[in-house]
Amino acid sequence: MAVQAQQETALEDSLRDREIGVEQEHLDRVYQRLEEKIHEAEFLMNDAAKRGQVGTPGALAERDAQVFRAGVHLNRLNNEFEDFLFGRIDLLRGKDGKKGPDGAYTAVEPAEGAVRDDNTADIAETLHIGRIGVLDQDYAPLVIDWRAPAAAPFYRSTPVDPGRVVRRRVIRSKGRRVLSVEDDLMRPELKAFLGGHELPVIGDGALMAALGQARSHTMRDIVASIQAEQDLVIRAPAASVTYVEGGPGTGKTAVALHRAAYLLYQDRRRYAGGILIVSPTPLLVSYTEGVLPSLGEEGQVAIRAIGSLVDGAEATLYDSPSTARAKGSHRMLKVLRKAARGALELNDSPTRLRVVAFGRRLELEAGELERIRHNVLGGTAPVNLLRPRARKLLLDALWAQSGGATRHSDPELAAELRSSFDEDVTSEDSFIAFLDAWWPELTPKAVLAAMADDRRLGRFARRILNPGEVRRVARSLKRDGHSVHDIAMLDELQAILGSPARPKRRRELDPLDQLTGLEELMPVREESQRERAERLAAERTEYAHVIVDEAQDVTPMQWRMIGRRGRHATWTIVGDPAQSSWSDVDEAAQARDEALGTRPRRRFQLTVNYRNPAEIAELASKVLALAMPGSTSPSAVRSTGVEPRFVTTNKGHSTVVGDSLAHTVREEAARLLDRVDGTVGVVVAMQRREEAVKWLAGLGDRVVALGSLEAKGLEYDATVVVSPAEIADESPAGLRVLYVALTRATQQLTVVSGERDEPDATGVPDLLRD
Ligand SMILES: Nc1ncnc2c1ncn2[C@@H]1O[C@H](COP(=O)(O)OP(=O)(O)OP(=O)(O)O)[C@@H](O)[C@H]1O
Repeated sequence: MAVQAQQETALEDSLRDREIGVEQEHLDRVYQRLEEKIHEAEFLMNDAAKRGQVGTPGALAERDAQVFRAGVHLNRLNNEFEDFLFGRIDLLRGKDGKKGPDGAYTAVEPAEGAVRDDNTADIAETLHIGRIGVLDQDYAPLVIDWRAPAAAPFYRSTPVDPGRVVRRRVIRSKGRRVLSVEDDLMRPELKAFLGGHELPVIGDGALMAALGQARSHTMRDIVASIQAEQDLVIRAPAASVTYVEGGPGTGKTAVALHRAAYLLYQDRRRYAGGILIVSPTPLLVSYTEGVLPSLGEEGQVAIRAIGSLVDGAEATLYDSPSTARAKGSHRMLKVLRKAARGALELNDSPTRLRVVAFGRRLELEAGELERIRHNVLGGTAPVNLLRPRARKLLLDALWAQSGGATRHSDPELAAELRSSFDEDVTSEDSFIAFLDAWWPELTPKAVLAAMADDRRLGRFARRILNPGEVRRVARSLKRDGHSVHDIAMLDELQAILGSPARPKRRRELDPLDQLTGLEELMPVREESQRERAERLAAERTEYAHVIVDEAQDVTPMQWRMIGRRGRHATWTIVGDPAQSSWSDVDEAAQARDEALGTRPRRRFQLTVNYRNPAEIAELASKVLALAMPGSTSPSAVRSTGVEPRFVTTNKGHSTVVGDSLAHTVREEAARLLDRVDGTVGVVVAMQRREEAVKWLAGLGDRVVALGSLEAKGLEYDATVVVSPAEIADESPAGLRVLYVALTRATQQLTVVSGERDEPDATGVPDLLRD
């Protein structure tokens, strides 16, 4: 028996080696072709540079375009050089024999008779899939770009609906060496032949191999194992709004990132530099920002934390749940409108205007000034843009007082007199100084700072916020720095205040530029492609496509802020209502609908949890039942056989020596570090964030401490969730936040309870019992 097993293993190994050899041969051909292409690109650049010496503006423009294109090409080839070939599909003969632009047949369904009556078939076409497409000298595809239509079956095919695909292979390589292959059979019932031999099958499939890998502090792309339901979202047409819901770990973030790469591929002209991805936290931004470059899209997409959307301001502070609720709510809009107008009266606004015109002293008193201000502020126009109107009404009032209007009956002479009166007054220093003080140009930060005064904010927020909210908001605004909610308020204030038009600063021209026409070309020569894309993105205030990740957390005020950046955009919105940390879900949904307007929506649901093993998903589903009764958890795709571990800090229940929370958590984190190869996350209630960092000091950088709200979107090989009750009690949405905390681990979960968690004899806290 043992001998037979040994023989089988040896046979499998030699088959595996042979198949690795087959793929190695293909990869060698691809590299050879790539080298040829790189030489071509270098030649192009050299050649273009030489012709640039001709010196006429026309030739320079042509040179620039060529250098740019060749540079882009070279850059991409270099980027993709590592590990860019990852997949292969073996296909039956297709229905209509139409070829796509990359030379591959695009038929999805098999042709009549492709499968014979005795369930045998021949493989008619084999396609290799990679991060970019490569054609051989005869324009036959060596590698198909993963986003090309011909590559779709690699992702869409399933055993239930296989289409033409018989075998789907994932190839893992490092540099120029193929390391392994993993196959999924899409038509297991079929005996298929390739080149006269039966099609060999290796391994248990790529998805499981990918999911079992240790996690690091940066997300990996999933390009080799995108699943059918995810692929539908990634390739959905960009029209209007693509709306994606799915539970934790269903790949929403991964899908959003791959979709950005797909849109760029589909319509680069439209989307290059014009896609914005809004992420909830800077932690999630740094976790995900490596994915697009790994897909060959360096610097083309702006990934911004929601607290960094306003230039010149960065969220570094947190608000308590009740303060956040007041600041993020739609009610805040009214408060800000009042504050923007009320802020004009700050800074000891002058109560009297005195000027001398036409040899007379003229004076406007407080009442008159008040009436004028009131009159100007009547509409909804941006406050800073109303200054010219205020100036005009002041002059009208002074003119009326001067009696100038009665001096001439001839309208032309009267108009002349009036204009010289205006000139007289407005060139007077006292008038200029008055206007600057009485109608200053307001900045969002100044208005927000004005709201830090309780009494003043109380006035602005009368009958909108309750006294407790006023006190809390004012207190929070006194701090040095901004919270994520302040950023949306600053953005709203910018819209309410407006920016007065300023004369455009012209770039100083080098006289030589004018001679050669080089001026236009300089930016391209001086900046790298990436720098240019980043600059364009930074200068942009509106985008062609906006992707919102973790959309369930976006507050009404934040929806307004994001909406302003995508007024003419198409949208992709991904989220999970069950993970929402925002208390008033309906209010946020209404704000979202306002931001999206009447654009039609296309809805998708992702149903499979790729992150958590079944053992952890099942525990989390108990909290889901409390947080959102009636909603269903996504089904976990794998199981590890390792049940969650429960530990209490109370003596008696614990196997852990010592009873302090700090000690227990540290021990448990160390234990998990021993058991997993990758990362360990320790999730605590927000109020414990800082102490938790100290608990873990010295354990190394594989372990991190996180407040419950910071854990959003992230994942670790193992997690320690500290005191479920503390997390749940911290805010009205606390149970949903706890659900997020419990769904971060890819392998192991430990729950540490304190007394407040009321653990039972086995250490299971009250909230996690059946
Ligand atoms: N098709 C796939 N192949 C391999 N890994 C996948 C696939 N889909 C998702 N994953 C992995 O599953 C994990 C969860 O994905 P992701 O973070 O995108 O989920 P999510 O829906 O955004 O989760 P959450 O709502 O909890 O933030 C990631 O490690 C991701 O790489």
